[in-house]
Amino acid sequence: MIEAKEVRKHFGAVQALGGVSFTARDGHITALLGPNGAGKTTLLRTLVGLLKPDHGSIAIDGVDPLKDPMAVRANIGFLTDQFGLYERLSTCEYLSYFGELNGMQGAALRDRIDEVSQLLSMDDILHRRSKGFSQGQRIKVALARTLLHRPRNLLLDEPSRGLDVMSTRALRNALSALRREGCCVIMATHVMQEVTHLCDDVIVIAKGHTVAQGSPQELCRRTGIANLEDAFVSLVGTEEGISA
Ligand SMILES: Nc1ncnc2c1ncn2[C@@H]1O[C@H](COP(=O)(O)OP(=O)(O)OP(=O)(O)O)[C@@H](O)[C@H]1O
Repeated sequence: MIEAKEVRKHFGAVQALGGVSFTARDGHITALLGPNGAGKTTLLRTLVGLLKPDHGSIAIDGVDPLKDPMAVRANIGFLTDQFGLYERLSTCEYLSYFGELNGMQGAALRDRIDEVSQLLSMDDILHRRSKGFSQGQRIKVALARTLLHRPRNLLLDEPSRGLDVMSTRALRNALSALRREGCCVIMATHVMQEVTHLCDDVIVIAKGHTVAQGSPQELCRRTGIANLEDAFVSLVGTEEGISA
């Protein structure tokens, strides 16, 4: 479970987060929705302990990432907008390296690499160096690294960007499987179809503030608007919520 209370973060004079509070439950996929610049990436980076909040508290399975960063990192997978691939390593070498950093080794690590490779349909790039990989191939490798150590909590920043239809489906299936296993998944996205089909809960943020949290159906009911995209625009209060 991931909890945030009144989290605030400034970059100089820019207020990125002005007061974000929510609870993301285990066994649920929670969408993080907000217009460009709303604070989604800043929130994810703060939750994982890469940024220190100016105010407020965060608990990942009850642990404050600033007080015990190693414990939190062992139980979290973070897919960021920076994939951080090593161009000279093949996908398999790269995943082995990160697996070992997370305490995995030997046959168990090899089996797990095969498993995530199948899950994300990436057998064709498993033994290629990442130099020259397409955007979709790069995000698959980064996603595989994120899932490799079976984290109980997953924070994903726009995970389906650049993925083709088959890979998007594979990602959806992978996330559904993680939900069944009881993982807590938070996913920043602009794709409303993804939210409607995949997410149990939605956190809407605008200008660094939580403006609503609830299931897609609850948000539609609360706004009196049947379509989630229109309900989102109404909650955010502008047309800028729509990016596609
Ligand atoms: N390192 C930084 N230095 C200065 N300002 C920053 C920094 N990181 C984020 N910001 C600002 O904080 C605000 C929130 O940015 P953030 O990247 O969190 O938004 P976002 O919701 O992820 O946007 P998008 O949908 O465009 O990816 C923006 O105004 C952004 O310019």
